[in-house]
Amino acid sequence: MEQTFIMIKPDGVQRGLVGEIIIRFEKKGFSLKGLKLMTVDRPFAEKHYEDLSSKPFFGSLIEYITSGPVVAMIWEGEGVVKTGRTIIGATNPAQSAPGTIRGDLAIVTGRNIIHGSDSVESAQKEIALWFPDGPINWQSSLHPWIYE
Ligand SMILES: Nc1ncnc2c1ncn2[C@@H]1O[C@H](COP(=O)(O)OP(=O)(O)OP(=O)(O)O)[C@@H](O)[C@H]1O
Repeated sequence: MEQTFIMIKPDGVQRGLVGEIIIRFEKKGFSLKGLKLMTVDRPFAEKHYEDLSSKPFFGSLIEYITSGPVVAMIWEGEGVVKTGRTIIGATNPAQSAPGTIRGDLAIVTGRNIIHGSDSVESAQKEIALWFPDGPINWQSSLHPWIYE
């Protein structure tokens, strides 16, 4: 089934929002297939955000992501990449709808507390980068209560 890469950024960890964020994905019915608290160095952060290397905010983005521990996760479920982005909300929290993670919990783009893969292809790339050993293979006993 489809998987996505979700990362709680250093501000989300520092602000004690890890549980609040995880519960939104769990309650939706998505399944946790990988989870770790880690710090990343500059080369790793630059690799993760390599598509944004020409952006003027790239330097501050790398500073931000390497400024403290992050929570890296793999979530699985039908349509999880797109629905995950919907749950997260728009990049700029000022434009994120209420009810979304960024809409409820963040104020500015440079401290938007969470990352989610933007396509199935980037999810596969990001999961391979962050979880070289791959996901944990298990199935929730709730599966038949979530899917027909
Ligand atoms: N104009 C900006 N000023 C400062 N930081 C920015 C700006 N635009 C984007 N960022 C930072 O770079 C991250 C990646 O930008 P991108 O355009 O890929 O948005 P996104 O896909 O919503 O975010 P993410 O990849 O973190 O889920 C944003 O989440 C934000 O932390």
